[in-house]
Amino acid sequence: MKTMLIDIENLTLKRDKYILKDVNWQVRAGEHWAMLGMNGAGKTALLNVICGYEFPTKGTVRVLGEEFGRYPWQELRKKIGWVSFSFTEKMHDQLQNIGLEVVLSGKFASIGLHNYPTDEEMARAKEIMRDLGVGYLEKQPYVHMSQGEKQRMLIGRALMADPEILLLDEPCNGLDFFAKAQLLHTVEQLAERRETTIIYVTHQVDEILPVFEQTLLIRDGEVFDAGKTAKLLTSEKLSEFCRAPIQVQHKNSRYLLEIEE
Ligand SMILES: Nc1ncnc2c1ncn2[C@@H]1O[C@H](COP(=O)(O)OP(=O)(O)OP(=O)(O)O)[C@@H](O)[C@H]1O
Repeated sequence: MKTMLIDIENLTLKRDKYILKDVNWQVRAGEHWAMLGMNGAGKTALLNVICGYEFPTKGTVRVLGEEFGRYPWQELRKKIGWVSFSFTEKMHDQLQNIGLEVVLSGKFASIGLHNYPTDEEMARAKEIMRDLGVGYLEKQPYVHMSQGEKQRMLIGRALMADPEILLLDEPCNGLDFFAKAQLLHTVEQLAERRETTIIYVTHQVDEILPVFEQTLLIRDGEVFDAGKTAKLLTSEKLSEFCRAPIQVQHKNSRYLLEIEE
């Protein structure tokens, strides 16, 4: 039996309305998940609960074996890398920093102890940058990087803390066709190394790479379905999910979606 990394039972989140309703979801070690849902489905709310920024109204949330409410979540958060790409432009404290400093800051943010990196930390940051295909940006100020480079820099920053779970929240936001292909390639390589469990949050079916063998379909704050991606990304299932006639094609290991006339 594989270790359960995320174990959510009957989770309800209610503010002035229901944001999440009776959500059940289990993520085991070694799995990579895609989380697919339209705008307002509850994806960010679910990530907020996992990271302990929202308190469940009902239900149980266990992450990395610890139960929410019985463990200091600020400690647990150090083992979760949440990369939210809508913030790439709001990294005010990083704007003048060069690439290497941006990646290194992931270590300091997580332990907050010292100001000077050790030789090992320096070597690790360089290795991460090389792995992400952005070694050439070590000395480039963040402010002068392209959007795609900034996104990879933020992934690097999260990896610096060696997270057990990496939440990639709409990583292809704002990227052109080529930058998106490059970033997806980077994500695929990262996922294939299986050093961290990746939860890839998206609106777009074509971003769900083969390495995301499991998918959570979330709609109106509820789990519509969860399980093997190949079983869920079908014309029949997605037509029901989107409440519209959808044709799904599977070409070159990628899913393409077309709305029927
Ligand atoms: N703290 C809150 N109080 C009230 N309503 C909230 C709160 N947080 C989220 N919501 C609402 O809950 C719904 C789900 O929001 P959420 O941000 O999780 O959606 P999402 O799936 O991430 O959407 P998107 O893809 O557009 O980012 C939305 O209608 C949102 O307005």
